[in-house]
Amino acid sequence: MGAQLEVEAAIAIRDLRVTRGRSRVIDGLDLTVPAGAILGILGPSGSGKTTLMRSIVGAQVIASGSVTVLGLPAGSRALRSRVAYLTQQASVYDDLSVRQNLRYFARVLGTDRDDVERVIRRTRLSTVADRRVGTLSGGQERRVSLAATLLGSPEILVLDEPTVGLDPVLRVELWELFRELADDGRTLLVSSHVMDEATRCDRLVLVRDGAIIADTTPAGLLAETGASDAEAAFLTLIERRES
Ligand SMILES: Nc1ncnc2c1ncn2[C@@H]1O[C@H](COP(=O)(O)OP(=O)(O)OP(=O)(O)O)[C@@H](O)[C@H]1O
Repeated sequence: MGAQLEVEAAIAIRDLRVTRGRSRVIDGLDLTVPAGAILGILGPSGSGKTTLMRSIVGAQVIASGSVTVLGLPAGSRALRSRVAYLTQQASVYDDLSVRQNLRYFARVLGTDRDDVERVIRRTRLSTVADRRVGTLSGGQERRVSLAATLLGSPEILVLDEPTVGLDPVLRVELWELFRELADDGRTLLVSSHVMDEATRCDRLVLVRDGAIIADTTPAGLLAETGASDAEAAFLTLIERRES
């Protein structure tokens, strides 16, 4: 099984080091992500989740190490249509409607109008599709950005805090969508600082101060720490490291 996962790895990171400003924010990180699964990247604010994701999509200058995505160096031109990235910042135009935004991004990606309608349905945006994005709620706007990342059916989705600011019902709906996408064979990396979202992932990495302090499964995390929920488990791991 281990060897098989290695062969099928969607992402392989070896001894990654990243400096931002004057600080070394990632210092020797290794990570292998199997294809067709949801990997949760959990950790407190400032722990390095965004930096790790930027390194995977090729948007981060790295000091040393290697990041290989679908067998190619991160950021390779050939990966552009195969890897999608949802940043924490809004990435859509306020003065265009939902549909106009998505048609624009579809043209850039070379995909068609059917694809636009498909992602509108998948992100439950049909009822607001002709409204200007500037008139939508924060949660609706977040879903428009997410819809844009689904265009063209990328194999890897790197989603930085996709559920932040969403109400509980929408969060559940989005996690159901992530599960459908993983069942289709896509690989999803989802960062969050909401620990209870950990239970929805197939695998988890817990990041603190730019290092992975656990690389496990939701069940494994609870078993290893004896904690009753992911938040308590995370605190237990931190206490163990610091004692
Ligand atoms: N542009 C930058 N210049 C200098 N330091 C930065 C920059 N961006 C981030 N950092 C630092 O790098 C470290 C990791 O930040 P990063 O944004 O990766 O964390 P994060 O876990 O994604 O946090 P959050 O959940 O708040 O987004 C932090 O110490 C942060 O202060």
